[in-house]
Amino acid sequence: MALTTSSTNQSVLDAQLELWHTSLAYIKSMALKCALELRIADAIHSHGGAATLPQILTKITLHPSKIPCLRRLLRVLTTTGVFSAQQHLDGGGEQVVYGLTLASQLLVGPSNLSPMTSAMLHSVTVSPFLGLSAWFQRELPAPSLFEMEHGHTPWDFTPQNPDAGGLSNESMVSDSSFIMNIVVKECGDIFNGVTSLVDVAGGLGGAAQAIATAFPHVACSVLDLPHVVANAPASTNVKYIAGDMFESVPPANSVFLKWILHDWSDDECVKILKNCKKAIPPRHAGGKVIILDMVVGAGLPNQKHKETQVLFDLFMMSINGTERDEQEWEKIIFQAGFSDYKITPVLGVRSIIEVYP
Ligand SMILES: C[S@@+](CC[C@H](N)C(=O)[O-])C[C@H]1O[C@@H](n2cnc3c(N)ncnc32)[C@H](O)[C@@H]1O
Repeated sequence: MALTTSSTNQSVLDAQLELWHTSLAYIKSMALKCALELRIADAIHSHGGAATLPQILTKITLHPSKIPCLRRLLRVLTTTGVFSAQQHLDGGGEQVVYGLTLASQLLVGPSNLSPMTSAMLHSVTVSPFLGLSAWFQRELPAPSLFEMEHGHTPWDFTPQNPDAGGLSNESMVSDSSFIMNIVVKECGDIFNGVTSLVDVAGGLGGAAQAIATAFPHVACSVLDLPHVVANAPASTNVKYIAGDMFESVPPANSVFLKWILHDWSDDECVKILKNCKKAIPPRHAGGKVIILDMVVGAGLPNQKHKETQVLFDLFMMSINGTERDEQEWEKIIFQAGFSDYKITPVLGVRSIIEVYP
């Protein structure tokens, strides 16, 4: 072992802990995945937000032989902050009462984040990462990590795998309902002067619907691929248009791009942005593109912020996407012919980027 002579036993044990902590990090995710599949948060929620193990057991399906193991799963989930645990004295002795933390409150109730969390933890999403080092050893242009594992790009894979496609679309709707509620409250003024808006690659229209509801004077439409638009909700205040953003973008006063450009390479982003620029009027006539995406390093990131942003970058690398820092954003924005931009980092690890022609 290449240890320096000054290493103390304690520091060496701390170093081993570091390796173990990182090596076992996937068990955290798998415990969360299991909790979602067993619907443990729903079970606690249905008991008013706090439940003992026997109460949880009345709501979830488990083989009786595995009941003792549930306590151990819950110990991981409480230690990692998904649920809380409090000791309570009752007639028969001490009982642990499990509660929802703010994080698990986001997994229950109407329009919750469990579809997005389930999609991130789905075997289709996770399995490509086992081939990461093999992917690094292949020459570019190589298939993405996702393509190496599944034989298709995500865009070709989902139409052929309706379950995965459905979950992916639903996950986006759940994320959009969540984040757009905050966008409207924290930075609703970005929609000042907007009269019509096209949500490019807007999926089933979660974001466009939120904008149309909060700002009824804005005529909202969604552009997405035909197989996605075919499943769009029938009666909404949003118009759905089937098309290809690499071909053209329907005209509007402004274009909205939520969680799109991080899916694509710089060259592809420049193509999409050029089509967006053609779709909108000049700046003096109110034209702008509103991007909701991550700006790596933006805001006042703490360690968890930083780690989440760089983990997201590797996550996106699996489909040949990328999370960009400000310089990288500036490069594609200016290459697409825009003259100015403004970053507002008020959405946790994500930001709003207003881009002007
Ligand atoms: C990550 S999802 C984002 C959906 C939505 N913007 C949201 O955040 O809820 C990416 C979307 O891009 C769409 N998409 C992929 N290629 C496209 C293309 N060439 N033209 C239009 N939409 C496309 C997909 O169908 C999918 O709905």
